[in-house]
Amino acid sequence: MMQQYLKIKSEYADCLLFYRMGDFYEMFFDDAAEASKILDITLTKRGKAGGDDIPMAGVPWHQAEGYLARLVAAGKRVAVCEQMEPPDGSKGPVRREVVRVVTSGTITESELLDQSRSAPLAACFHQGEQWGIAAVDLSCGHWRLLEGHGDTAFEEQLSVLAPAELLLQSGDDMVFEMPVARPGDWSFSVAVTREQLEQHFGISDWQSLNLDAHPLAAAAAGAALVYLGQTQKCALAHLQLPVFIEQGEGMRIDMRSRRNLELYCSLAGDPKGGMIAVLDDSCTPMGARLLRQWIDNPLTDLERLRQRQDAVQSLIDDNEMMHAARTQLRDVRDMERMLTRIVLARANPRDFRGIAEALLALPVLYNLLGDRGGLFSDMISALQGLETIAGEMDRAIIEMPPALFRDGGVIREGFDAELDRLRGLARDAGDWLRDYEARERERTGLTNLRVKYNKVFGYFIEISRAQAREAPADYVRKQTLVNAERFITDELHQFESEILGARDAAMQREDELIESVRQLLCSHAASIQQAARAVAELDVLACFAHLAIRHRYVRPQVHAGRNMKIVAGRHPVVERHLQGDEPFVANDTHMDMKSRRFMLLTGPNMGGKSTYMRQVAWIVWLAHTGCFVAADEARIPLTRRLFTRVGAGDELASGRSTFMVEMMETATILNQMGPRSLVIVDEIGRGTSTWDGLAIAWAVAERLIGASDILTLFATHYHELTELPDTWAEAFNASVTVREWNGSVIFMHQVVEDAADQSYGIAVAQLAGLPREVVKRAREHLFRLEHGSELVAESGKNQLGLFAVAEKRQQQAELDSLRALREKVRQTDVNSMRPLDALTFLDNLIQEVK
Ligand SMILES: Nc1ncnc2c1ncn2[C@@H]1O[C@H](COP(=O)(O)OP(=O)(O)OP(=O)(O)O)[C@@H](O)[C@H]1O
Repeated sequence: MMQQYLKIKSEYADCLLFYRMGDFYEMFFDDAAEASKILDITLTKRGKAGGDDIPMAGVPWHQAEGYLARLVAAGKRVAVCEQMEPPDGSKGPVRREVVRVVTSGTITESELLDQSRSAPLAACFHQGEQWGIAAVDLSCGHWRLLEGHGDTAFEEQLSVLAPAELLLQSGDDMVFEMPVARPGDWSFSVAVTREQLEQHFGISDWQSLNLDAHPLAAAAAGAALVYLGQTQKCALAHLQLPVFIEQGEGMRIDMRSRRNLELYCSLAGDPKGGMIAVLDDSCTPMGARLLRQWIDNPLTDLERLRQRQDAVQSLIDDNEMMHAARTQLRDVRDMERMLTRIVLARANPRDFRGIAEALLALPVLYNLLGDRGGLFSDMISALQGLETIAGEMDRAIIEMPPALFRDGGVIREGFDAELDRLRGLARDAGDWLRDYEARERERTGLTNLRVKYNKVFGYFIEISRAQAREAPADYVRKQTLVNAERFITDELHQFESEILGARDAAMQREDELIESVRQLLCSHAASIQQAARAVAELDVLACFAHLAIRHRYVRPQVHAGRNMKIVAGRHPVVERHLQGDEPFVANDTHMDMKSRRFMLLTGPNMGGKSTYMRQVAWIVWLAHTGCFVAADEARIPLTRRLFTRVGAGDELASGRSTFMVEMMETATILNQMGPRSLVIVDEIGRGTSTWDGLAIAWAVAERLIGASDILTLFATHYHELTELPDTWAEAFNASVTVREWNGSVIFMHQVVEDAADQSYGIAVAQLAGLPREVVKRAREHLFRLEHGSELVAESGKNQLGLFAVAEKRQQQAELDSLRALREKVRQTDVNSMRPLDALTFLDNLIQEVK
């Protein structure tokens, strides 16, 4: 057995080998040691090799899914090796084969997957600067083929696809966070793709796929197909045909901007603070995945956008129907992934029932949709035509199936007469035996005759010693005990073989029936996938409609012009998370790519600048997805690229400082911005000396103002920049307002078209709890710094002299205020005051001195 193990292990050296032995998957040697640590399972031993114990660790086969999930999450690959024949002690080890290699990019089990996200396998092929990607989501059967040029676009695409595993050529040494496999350079070839397509899809006319025009993506597809063959080792009947996605079809948003705008999680890494958490109110896993795809890939095709918006509007207009559809959708489980598991013969009984219920829900959905046109018409036809299969599935599978097939009882009573008969035999055995016993007692007149069973002899008739002599002639003696004799009859023997066989036969019959149901589903896989897609689309559109009604989002008008008008815009995430009675302050935005293309935003920290700029970015982004936007009115110019530079933290892991990250983001923007770009710059030049920072910010701002067809919102704490509109007509100042009250600042979060009068940084620091002495000292330094040039003139000396003069001026100012106080006291006659007035006077004096 060990020889067999070692031989198989040598063929899967880069995997942990799950070696099936009876009810367990066992691991040996280093695999066992490694897995026992990851899975926290006992490390035992079995036999010896070269005089040493062989380490062994195992997991029960029926719990393998959970263990596989943890191993894959730890970045491991696992080869699952099964027994291919029933054990038979006579001829050495049973035949075993690896039936599947589980890797992070090829998993299909629900426990191992995040149901709201697609986690594809992405094969990447590079040729010079050019690249092609073939991403296949095995759990759903979807493909995406892409091609492009340059590292930035490549990284951008990978960040959107978020693959779970990459396939690379041997020379490709880029560093990635996700696991990488190298299926062999030979597999990255158009010829291999052709051969594989023929093999998988039986396509001989693959020209129609137009892969010739996209040789790099086609080569990558070859590697993906070869790798799937190597790891899955079964027919992948659910795979759809590869579809090429033309570049430039949508709005481009680079990886950093997606992170900066907090798409999937807040900058601190909390998913609840991400935009998706606020937008995803979908009812089905397919809808959740499609919603992410739509948000990830905003459209620039105005017609497609209009169709989506029309569909959302029509659901809003028929509120009642929309709610009914959402209620129905909640009953539809992940039919896409369940179907995949069924096709790959990896499903459990609940997947079968899940599909049955999803299919049963479809007629309700298309009846609700009625004869709606637009996007709905394709949806309606995709939802139709599966009624017969739905009925058949419902008839076949019981309502609450067991978790595992081995427990039996998955097929409904009444579905198959033969199964019912076999089950009846097993179930009715007790009745029959009682009946037989009564019959035999009556026939023989032996009152203490009993029918019994034991494991060694099976069923037999037992008669006491005293009466044994009266046993009829057809009773065949089997065993003699002290007090009794045991007999068997032909009838009992026949019953026994039927009963013992019936359970096995019932299980076998059930397996056959399940296989025929599986075949039925396989033969309709494509239509079921189309229906699943329709369900997903309806779910996303209904989710958008629901959000619009519930949170007052409006339909944005995306147009080919250049001006932007947002009335009372809001930030969906900040708005949702504001506590208690603190309302979100809505703000307007009026810009124009020609004459008002650069907004310079100033104001105190905590004033709401970042929120405002992100809200504009989000309104523009969402306007291109079909989702309605958080505003009272929105007219948005068609936008092709969105860039952000937001005060990010250090990327220490990648060895980059704050300033380096800032400059890299800025460089990306300036080098890549093109017509119809929206640029958000939230602070620039902070990580270096003030003068360097100001100089860089100034130069970057000028470059952005100078670029036509680009809208920029630029927030800064450098007040010097508020002079920009004096020189550039296209630039204008805006600021977030604050009020001072009782020596403290109150943030109004209102954006007005004017420069901020001062920075309030020290006031905010005081609010944050900086010690009083430090705040006081900061005010003194501020005074000195703000009056630096006057002081220099006065001192006419060097920097040290400047400090001395500043000190002197500060002292002089304090002296003046003390004099004013003394004058006030002198002029006051306390005797003539009422006690209350005197107290108030004293209190005022104390405030002034403080
Ligand atoms: N329009 C608004 N209505 C209500 N509250 C708001 C609004 N805008 C911002 N806030 C609140 O103020 C907080 C600070 O906002 P924000 O981070 O946008 O300020 P900021 O001016 O960018 O500050 P800094 O310059 O320090 O980055 C937010 O977390 C939010 O709670």
